[in-house]
This record gives sequence, structure tokens and C-alpha cells, in this order.
Amino acid sequence: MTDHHPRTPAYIPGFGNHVSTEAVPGALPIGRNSPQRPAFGLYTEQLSGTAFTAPRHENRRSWLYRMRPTAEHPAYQRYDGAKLLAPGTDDTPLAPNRLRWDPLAMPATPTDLIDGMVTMMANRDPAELEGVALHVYAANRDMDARVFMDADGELLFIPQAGRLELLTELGRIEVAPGQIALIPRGVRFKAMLPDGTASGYVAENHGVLFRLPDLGPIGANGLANPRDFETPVAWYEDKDEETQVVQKFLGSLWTTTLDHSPLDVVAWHGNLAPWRYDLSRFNTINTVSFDHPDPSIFTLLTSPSDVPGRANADFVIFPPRWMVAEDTFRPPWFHRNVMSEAMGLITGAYDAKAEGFRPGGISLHNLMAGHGPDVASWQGASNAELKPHKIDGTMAFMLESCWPYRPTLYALEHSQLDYDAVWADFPKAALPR
Ligand SMILES: O=C(O)Cc1cc(O)ccc1O
Ligand SMILES: [Fe+2]
Repeated sequence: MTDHHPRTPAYIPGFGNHVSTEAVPGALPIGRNSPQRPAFGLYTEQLSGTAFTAPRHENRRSWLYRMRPTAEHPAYQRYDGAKLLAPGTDDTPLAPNRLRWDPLAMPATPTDLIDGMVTMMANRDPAELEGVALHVYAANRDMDARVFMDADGELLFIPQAGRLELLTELGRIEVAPGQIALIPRGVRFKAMLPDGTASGYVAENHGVLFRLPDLGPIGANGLANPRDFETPVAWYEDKDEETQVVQKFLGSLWTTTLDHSPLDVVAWHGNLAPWRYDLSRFNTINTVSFDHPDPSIFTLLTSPSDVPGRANADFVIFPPRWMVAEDTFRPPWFHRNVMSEAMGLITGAYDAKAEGFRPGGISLHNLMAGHGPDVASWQGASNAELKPHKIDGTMAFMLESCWPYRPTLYALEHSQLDYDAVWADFPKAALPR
């Protein structure tokens, strides 16, 4: 067995670039994708992220040069672990209530990332190639001799505590709380836990690939800048050992066993690849005059739907920032949104919720649910002296979708009791007599 581990992973900067990378000199064919006899007897495989015929500016695919073809595998059988991952959502009528959850507890027994994932909510059927799911994970064991792969969508990892080392077919990514990482649909990977334990969120996108939002009048720069995304260089392991593959396909989990590690891609080229991004690089833009802009100003990634301007999913962050608005109620306003809002908190406190929204927790405000500042935050912001103030030491995110979310049965049974109470007893306005 050889483990090709230079000490620190190396990365190539840029978003959606056409990358060429080889872990062994001479492994990557030059000037053609599919030579008659690839170097060293490697196998050529194209991995598509868009239809072959997608317009050029949308088209995403990579060519992999691997030690064995992915096609060589025994039949998949149902996987009976990870009982809380992708169990399907509850389809009894869903009450239009606002919901919130405390962080997931660390499992009492050794549990790896696959078995430590819990699906909290989802919308649409993955087979429709639309919608998103939000999962949380809490794990305390490396993925040993097994890999995961999701045929249902790309996976956006949002660590909350503990680093992850994601060993993927296309390279190694280290990701810490405060960073995010994306693994494209279909890419196999295993997660190692350098800190022993790790917890966080995973946004699963069944729809069109996440991309950077248009910037409109903001101009050519700002928000997440393309050069801050980092794609790993080629890396592989040469392991002739039994390896279990767990696959999520059409909302269910399946497994097969290989006699080797499928993380055996020695070289690849293309523009479909994993990446990581440090949230502190986000160039946050906001008002310097008055009023609280719509949260779309904080969009880091978007997955459009077929309706212009109405996202299948927007991934939005709420980073540290200066608040300077004059004569303005500065936190989020009261609102009812036709889009559905799932939120998580990576660290610190969120400016619309004085307490109860904890790092690692989740809130859900589905379409048309009245929400906004809780009573304590409203009181505080209404009476605050409006000098420049830095919201610091915090990072929240929102996975906003045009499709209403349905919580899983587990989520419905584990939500906070009486979340509604945070909006109880606002004083009535007093009109002039
Ligand atoms: O509900 C929320 O907290 C998210 C949110 C934040 C904001 O600044 C404006 C609107 C909005 O939905
Ligand atoms: Fe909201």
C-alpha cells in the first residue's frame, strides 16, 4: 500500500477554472482527452456536471485518469446504516409554523461522517434535479476503508466545530470552521477528523450547480471573489484493500464493496472539481447611508431556477461588518418572504435573535411565515444609540430556496418547544387620539 501524502495539500486558485493536474509526471495526456493507451495503463473517465450539450459558459466536466475504471463494481444493495440520513421527509400536512433546533449532540459511540449525518429538511425530489436539502453532522471517527458519494447533488460542507480533511477523487481538501468546501455530484470522498471530532452543516444541491452571483451595479469585484476559491491538485491512494462505497441515489442509501480504494485518480483536467473557500475573504457590502438592504446583498453562491431571479438556492452569509446606517432600525426587519429561509449559525450571535439561536442550531422560516427580530433584539435596536458599531465574532448563513422546505420526521420531533414565544408580547402601537 502506498499513501501519496505530501504533508500539506496544495491548491490552485480560481472558481470554475480549467485545471490540469497530475500527481505522477506524465500521467496526464497532452493534446487529447482519450488516447488509445493512456500512460501507465491508466483508465480514462469523463465525469459530467452538466449535460454534454449545455451552453459553453455553463458546461462543467472533468477528465479523470485512474488506476481502475469506476465501472468495475459489484451490484449495489440497500445500506442500512445512517438511519437519519435521507429518510425522506414527513408527508403529513406541514403546519406553517416557524421552527428552530438546538445543535446536534456528539454521538456516544464511534461514528463516522456518513453515519453521523442527519437530514433536517429538504424540498423537491432529487430525481427532479431541483431543490436542496440541509443536513447536520456530528462525527467522532475517521471514515476508515469507506467512501461516500452523492448522485443526488453537490455537497456544500459548512463546518461548525472541528476540521475536516476531505480526501476526494480529485484531491485533498482541509476545511476548518470559518471555511466551506464543495464536493461535486458523484465525486467519491472520505472524511478524516484531524481534531478527533467534527460537527457542522451540509447543504445538498439537487439543482443546477452553485455559481457566483452576478454583481450588477456592484461592478466587477466584490462579495466572493473568484480567486479566493481553492481547488486541490491531483492526489491518489494506491490501496488494494476492501473499501465500502456508500452512495446516495434518488433519496436512498446504497452500498457496494470494492477490492481497492476508488480514490485512485492520478491525474485530471477540467472545470468540475471540489473547492474550498475561506469566509473571511468575503468582501461584505452594505449600506453606508440608511435602511437595511435585502439579504441578497450577502449572496456567496447561487443555484438559479428556471424562473429568472428566483433561486433554487442562494447560499448567503452574515459576516462580521460595520453597522453605520443612520435613522435606521439596523437588524433584519419584520418580513414575510415568498422564498423559504433555512438558517444556521457557525459562531457568535445573530443580530436578530438575542438568544436561542445557538452555534450549530438551525431555524426554518418557510414561505410567508412572519418573522424578524425577537422581542429582545427589537427592543435593543429600537433604543440603541446609532453610532458606528461593529458586529464582530459572528458568522451565520442562510440557505434560501424558492421551494418550501419539509422537515424530516426526526426534525419535527426534535424542534425547540415554543419558538413562537420569541415574538410574543410586542407592545401595541399607540395611535394619536
Ligand atoms: O430572517 C432572517 O434573519 C434572514 C434575513 C436577514 C436580513 O438581514 C434580512 C432579511 C432576512 O430574511
Ligand atoms: Fe428572513
